[in-house]
Order: sequence, then structure tokens, then C-alpha cells
Amino acid sequence: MTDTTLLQVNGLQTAFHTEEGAWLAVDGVDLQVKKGEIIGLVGESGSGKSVTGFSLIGLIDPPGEVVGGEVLFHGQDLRQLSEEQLRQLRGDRIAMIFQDPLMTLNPVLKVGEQMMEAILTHYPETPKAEARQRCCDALAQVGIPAPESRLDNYPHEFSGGMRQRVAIAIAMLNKPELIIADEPTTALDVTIQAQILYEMQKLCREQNTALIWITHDLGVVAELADHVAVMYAGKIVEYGAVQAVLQNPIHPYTEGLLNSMPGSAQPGARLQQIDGMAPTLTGREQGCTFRPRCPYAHPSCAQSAPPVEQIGQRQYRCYFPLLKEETK
Ligand SMILES: Nc1ncnc2c1ncn2[C@@H]1O[C@H](COP(=O)(O)OP(=O)(O)OP(=O)(O)O)[C@@H](O)[C@H]1O
Repeated sequence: MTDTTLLQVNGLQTAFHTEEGAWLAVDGVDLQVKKGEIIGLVGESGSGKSVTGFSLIGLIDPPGEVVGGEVLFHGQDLRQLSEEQLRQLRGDRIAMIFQDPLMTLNPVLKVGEQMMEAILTHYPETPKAEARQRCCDALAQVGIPAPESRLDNYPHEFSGGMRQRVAIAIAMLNKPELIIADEPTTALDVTIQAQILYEMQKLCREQNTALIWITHDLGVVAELADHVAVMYAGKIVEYGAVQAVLQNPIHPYTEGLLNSMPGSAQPGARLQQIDGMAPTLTGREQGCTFRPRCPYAHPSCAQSAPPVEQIGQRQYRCYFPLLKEETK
């Protein structure tokens, strides 16, 4: 861990308990986030992205449970903190933005009241006028017109895109060091999505806030992130700088995701899909879990799960990586 490391995740495991036993939705995730860094966590539905994000800040409820690993924030293991200590951290030094802004916003309170509460819960000595001004500035920062009067509106008086901006403004209020954002723009139309991505990136850069952006969309990652972690069946199967990974994927799964991106095919050509379905929690293969869908699979891939390999800054889990001259 270096002095620029904000978050260091080692071997994180999160299980869901069922009558048939415990199944690992997150299966040994390692991740390092530096101060101010933007990381895209990408993968198909069910790969374990959200469960990873929620596990980092102690938001996993039964039947789920974090069963292994460390989540070191400034070197302190968040898994060792009490619920009260975690609550102190959340909404202050670490913030979460959810896909549905109504998970953040209380429908029966005016937006201004909720924003004031977000400040005063953590900093009760803040003078009211100063807190209100900060709320106003935060709304203006995320592009909400006439912020002063909007503080007196209820969440239902905002459009979906504006509501998500309010949720982002609340997340940014106390200038967190880390934001975990779980697909916050997925439900929005592409123009609004692009604006919000641009604003988030700008705010994070200005405030040196690190961001883990969970998404199923590599296009979003390309726009926003410095590094990308590609997740499949509970594991990070490839990690590296965005440009490098998108231009020269090493893992066949990353290559498949890239080939299935709209715009990756020639005009008139059919989009390539990754064959087969992502495995369910209870239906994972032995050995490499991507093997049944992998065009390069070899019988030996069934023997054991590929360990993490490293070339330069790139990490991957594959016995037959797609190593071109540029990546060697
Ligand atoms: N409360 C729960 N009970 C049982 N299994 C769960 C629960 N929540 C998540 N899972 C399982 O954990 C696995 C990972 O889910 P997760 O929501 O993290 O995926 P994801 O990659 O974020 O997908 P999506 O993009 O659809 O949100 C899935 O197989 C899911 O069915």
C-alpha cells in the first residue's frame, strides 16, 4: 500500500446463504483505489458488481454476508468497524449513489431539509445559513437551475434526471474521499447520462474524490474512468488502465464485451454477442468459470480457477491470455 492509496481491498468474499448452502457472489476480489482515481467496475448482469460495492461499505443484509477479506480505508479495515462507526463514515468520507435516487431521497421531506440534514448529522456545529448556502452551491454544481428555490421542492417535483442530480449533490455535500456509484445513469436517456458523467468526472477531479463507478457499459467506462476492473462470476478477471484494456483486451471475456458494444461492428455487420449465458450463482463451472462461453477454451481450463497474473500494470485471470506484442 502506498501513501496515495485510499482503499485497498484484499480477497473480499460475500456469500448468500440458502437452504442448499452458501454461494459466493463475490469470490476473492482484490482492488486498489488511489486518492482521486476513477475506476469503472464493469460486467454483465449478475457478475457481482453491486454486491461488491455494497460489501465495501457494510451495506449487505441477510441472507447476504461478507465472509472473507479486508477492506482497508486509509489502512483501517472497515470490516472491523461497528455499525455506528460505519454510519459515521457513510455520507461523510464515503458516499454511495444508487441506481434509484429514491433510495437516497425521502419523498416526504423537502430537498433542502434532506440536504441540511446530510450536513448537520456529520457537522452539527455548522451555522444554518452556511449549511444552506452549501446546499445551494451543491445543487448549482450538478447543473440544477435556480437552486435556491429548488431547495423548497419535494423529490417528486423533479424529473428523473434532476432527482439523480440531487442525489449526486447530496453525495458530494461533505466532500467525500470516495464515492461508490451503482449504475446511477442507467435509467436516464443518453444525453442526460452524458451530461451527468461529465459533471461527475469534473467534480471528482476538482475535489480529488475517488470514484468507483459500477456499470454494465464499457462505453461509460471509456468516457469516465482512469482504470477498469472487469468482473465475471464474482471475480475481477481483468484490470488495467482504461485505454490499454479497451484497445488490447487480455481476457477473452473483455474481448467479448468489447465486441458486443454497439458501434464496435462495421456498418451493416451483425453485432457479435458473447455466446451462452452468464452463470447463475449456483451454476458455476469448476476451473475457469468463463470456459463454457470462451472461444479459446482448452480442456485444461477446467482443472482449476486461473490465478491472478500480472504484466506491467495489467492483471488478468486466464490460462490463455490474448497477448499481442503491444501488451507484452
Ligand atoms: N439478496 C440476494 N439474495 C440472493 N442472491 C442475491 C441477492 N442479491 C444478489 N444476489 C446474487 O448475487 C449475484 C451478484 O449480484 P449483483 O447484483 O452484484 O450483480 P450485478 O453484477 O450488480 O448485476 P446487475 O448489473 O444486474 O445489478 C447474482 O447472482 C445475484 O442473483
